[in-house]
Amino acid sequence: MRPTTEMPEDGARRALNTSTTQRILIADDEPLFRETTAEFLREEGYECLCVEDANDAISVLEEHKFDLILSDLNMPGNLKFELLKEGRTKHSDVPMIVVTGAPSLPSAIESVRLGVTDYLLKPVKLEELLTAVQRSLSQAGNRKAIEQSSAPTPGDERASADTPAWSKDLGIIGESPKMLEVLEIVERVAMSDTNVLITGESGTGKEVIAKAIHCRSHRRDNAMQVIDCTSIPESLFESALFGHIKGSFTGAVKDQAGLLRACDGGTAFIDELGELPLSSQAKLLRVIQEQTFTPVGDSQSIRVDTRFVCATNRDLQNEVDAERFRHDLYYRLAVVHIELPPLRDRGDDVILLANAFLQKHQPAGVNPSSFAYETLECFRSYRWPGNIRELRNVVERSLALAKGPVIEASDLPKPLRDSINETPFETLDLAEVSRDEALDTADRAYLVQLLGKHHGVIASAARQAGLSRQGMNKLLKRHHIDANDFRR
Ligand SMILES: Nc1ncnc2c1ncn2[C@@H]1O[C@H](COP(=O)(O)OP(=O)(O)OP(=O)(O)O)[C@@H](O)[C@H]1O
Repeated sequence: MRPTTEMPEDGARRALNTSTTQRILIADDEPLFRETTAEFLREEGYECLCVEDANDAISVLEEHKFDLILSDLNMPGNLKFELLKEGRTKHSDVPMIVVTGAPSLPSAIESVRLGVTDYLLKPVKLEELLTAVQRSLSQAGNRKAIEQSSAPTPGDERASADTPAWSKDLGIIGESPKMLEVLEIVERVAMSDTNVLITGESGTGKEVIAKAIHCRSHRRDNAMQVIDCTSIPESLFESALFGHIKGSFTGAVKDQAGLLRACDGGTAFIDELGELPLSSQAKLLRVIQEQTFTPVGDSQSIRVDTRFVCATNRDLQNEVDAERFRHDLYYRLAVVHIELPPLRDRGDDVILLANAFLQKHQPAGVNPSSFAYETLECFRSYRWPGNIRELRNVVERSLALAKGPVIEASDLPKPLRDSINETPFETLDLAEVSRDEALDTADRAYLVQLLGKHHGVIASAARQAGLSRQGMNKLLKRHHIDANDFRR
């Protein structure tokens, strides 16, 4: 190991071996960053050892016990995240924070996969760094305490190796490989303070996953505040988020705290992020960068400690390319991106979900209902444009319509009954069908996606399609599409 200039004067090894204060390993090839960070953290009462590349850091870790690793990404010996991999495999109880001057989405995702508790960007404010250090150390302490108090005892009933027990506790249903992958990312990312972007079609469970991230995080005792971008008019965005003081504008009849203050210490769930107008995007970016904001009409700024989890069913990268969404905001919010698969790609999760909804909506005091085999086949073959929300509505409705305890395919809405014999649009051999049939299939696919985007609101879907409300209703009727299946 090459000696480093920043070791404590009496020799890092000796000092580190005998001290009882918390010890931080700083690995960074920028001398100025190493020196200023170490000096600052020492003043805060930590012991620091600095190294300038990943190989040195790995050797030092073999000989000394550390409480935290502060790691650069682009430094010698770290081309393939060697230091984070070493930390994850051999020192999994030591929290790791990345501080990088060359951030990128892939490196952020890989860092989170490798278990970092924070991913900070240079230049980092020293107070921000200190908060991250304190938080990581306290989480690691809590984790150790929990592990000690819940050490397995013989005969302990454990959750299955695949589905985490916590997801069942939160009412999340899904055992398909794609959902297990999502749950694993939730598990890894929850304890860090990284911002997360959740994408997926309407009704795939984006809010459910956002809640899971909140409930699995150290913020769970504080609020998760839902901020729905479609329900806040552009002109009121600032006041809704940051609050206002009485008299600051016409209609401000009393002081209002704003949504962000309600989730101080908690999570802000920004839903329908893709609908946020550009002017509001600039305001949101500022608060994310600075974690401070000023209520409308006030001169005092307020500091909040909030994690941002956002959701959209739009392709935000496309929106960025089309300059409708700020790339710097996208970059800040999509540090980790979770893509929820549509229900049709989750295999037999559809059956698990249908049975769960059946149980839930079953009226008390009657014989329990079940699904006929053909009904389950319809569930499997239907494309579920409204995803899990649509499935829930279908189960609830067919339960009410069923004449006996068995829900038959004839109790299902027509598109579901037809789905067994239907050729999905993308596999339709256009040369083999009539022009009318091809156009009809395309028309149906268009309407389904349009209603998904507009959450079943016929007026706005009609506006986008250039149709009157009546015209849209007629079309929906012809295709046996029920707009309610897309409502939230
Ligand atoms: N994995 C799941 N297990 C059980 N219920 C689920 C699951 N995912 C979603 N749901 C249920 O499906 C419905 C829709 O979920 P949610 O509102 O989270 O979807 P969304 O993707 O946020 O929808 P939108 O894009 O319209 O906002 C809710 O009733 C939710 O409880």
